[in-house]
Amino acid sequence: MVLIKFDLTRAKGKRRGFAYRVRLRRIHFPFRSLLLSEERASCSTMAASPTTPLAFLCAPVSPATKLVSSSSLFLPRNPEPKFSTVIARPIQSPLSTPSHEPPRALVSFSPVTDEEADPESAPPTLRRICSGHVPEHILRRMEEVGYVLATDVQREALPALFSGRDCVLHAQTGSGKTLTYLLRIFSVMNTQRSSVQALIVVPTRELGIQVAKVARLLAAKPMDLEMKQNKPCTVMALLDGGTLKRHKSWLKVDFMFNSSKQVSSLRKLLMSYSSCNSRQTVFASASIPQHKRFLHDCIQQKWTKTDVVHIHVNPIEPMPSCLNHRFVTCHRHRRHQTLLYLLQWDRPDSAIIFVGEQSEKSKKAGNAPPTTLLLEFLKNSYGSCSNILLLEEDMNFNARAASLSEVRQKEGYLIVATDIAARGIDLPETTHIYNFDLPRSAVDYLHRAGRTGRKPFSNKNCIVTSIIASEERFVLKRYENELMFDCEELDLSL
Ligand SMILES: Nc1ncnc2c1ncn2[C@@H]1O[C@H](COP(=O)(O)OP(=O)(O)OP(=O)(O)O)[C@@H](O)[C@H]1O
Repeated sequence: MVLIKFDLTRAKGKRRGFAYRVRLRRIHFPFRSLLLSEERASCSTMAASPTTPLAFLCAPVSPATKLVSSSSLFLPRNPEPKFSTVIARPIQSPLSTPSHEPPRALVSFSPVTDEEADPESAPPTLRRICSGHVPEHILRRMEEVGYVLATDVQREALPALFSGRDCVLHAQTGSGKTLTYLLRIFSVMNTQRSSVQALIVVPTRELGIQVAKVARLLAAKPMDLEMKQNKPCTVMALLDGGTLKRHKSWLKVDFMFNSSKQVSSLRKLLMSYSSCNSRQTVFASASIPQHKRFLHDCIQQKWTKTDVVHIHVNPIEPMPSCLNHRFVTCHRHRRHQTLLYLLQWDRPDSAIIFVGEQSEKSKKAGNAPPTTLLLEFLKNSYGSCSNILLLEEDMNFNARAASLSEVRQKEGYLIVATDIAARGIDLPETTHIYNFDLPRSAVDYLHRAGRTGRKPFSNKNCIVTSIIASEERFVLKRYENELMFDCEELDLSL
């Protein structure tokens, strides 16, 4: 790995609040992907193919000083890089509206080799952790997709998983658990055998499709590799019970104990098709409330072997630290107006609004579902977002899948959803969560909130707002205590 340090300095002028878009052109080496590790600046990168220019953004931290930012660029697997052109162009900051073209910036590079770079301070790459376990073509594909540095959970869990031990993987939402278990699966996959070798069980069909998509991305042939000797593995999505019964061996489970119906079918799955001694079992979740009891159950019930390892990443902070939590108190009849006011105030690029499920009594009375009512209200009164979508249990699966794929293709979106969207759905662009109805438990709060703040190496703040009635304050306080976060009151004085 070569570390390139660069300083971005202002050419002239003392304008405040410009972010700089830096372009490196004609990079003469076969890199797979690049990641900018930030020091004092807020930066983001795009993965690039060997021929396209790489662009990344770098925001000035202290506009008054001459040195606006200093960052490091990690280039995994590369020979000597040569940059022929470096351009730094300011882009307009949301904080300022300049009347004329803002000043350019100067960029200077000083490459640092492996020996010079401090190996202790360099974040570990996934390649370093996975070398010797995961096949080369998967590693190349992983880097091509943009997975270069390991997140905390990947750094802590992968060595244990590669050792073959069963594992209870307990880490924040959006921390990268999916890639962790997929890399383990690819490390043992024998593509010469035509049988099911790994099984991933997830709580919703949407999540199943999403995980299958990531697995297929990794299993695809890398751009420049002839995979003559490596037959690509097949990723099947959404197996039914009948298909499962035909396959005797399986390896991996990720699920949440959501309802008693799910628990009983999962118990059957864990006990009926293979014994825990003939497989590796991994439970992955952001929420295992009584984890000691769960570990005890795993061993007692023979879901796992007795030496199962519990990897609990960041136990004192169950939710990502980039989340800001706030609440607004209002009368139940004013909730629609309050939400509209918040949306107009926040102007979120992409947000999810969680609505509680319709009660049986309301269904029997023939009332329209609260999600539909809210959707209609927003379509009529919130003009800023043309892309407002619905995601709820009562929609048929194809309509839900269509809604999600539409969201993934659009730049900005507003989703009105029930808790079906709260588990595992990965829409990294989501910046705001609104709890139009308070979730039923602290665990539900955690999973709803976890639909935002899903960019592992970004410090961008994301906001979770709960609209509550005054009598619900004590419920929210209970969630705050259980999940160890502080919720700030917003006084809208409507
Ligand atoms: N090493 C990595 N580098 C960059 N991005 C990553 C890395 N690992 C995961 N991601 C990205 O982080 C996001 C969250 O990852 P993932 O869906 O695996 O989280 P999770 O821990 O399974 O979350 P949840 O508990 O909510 O299901 C995804 O968009 C994924 O592409």
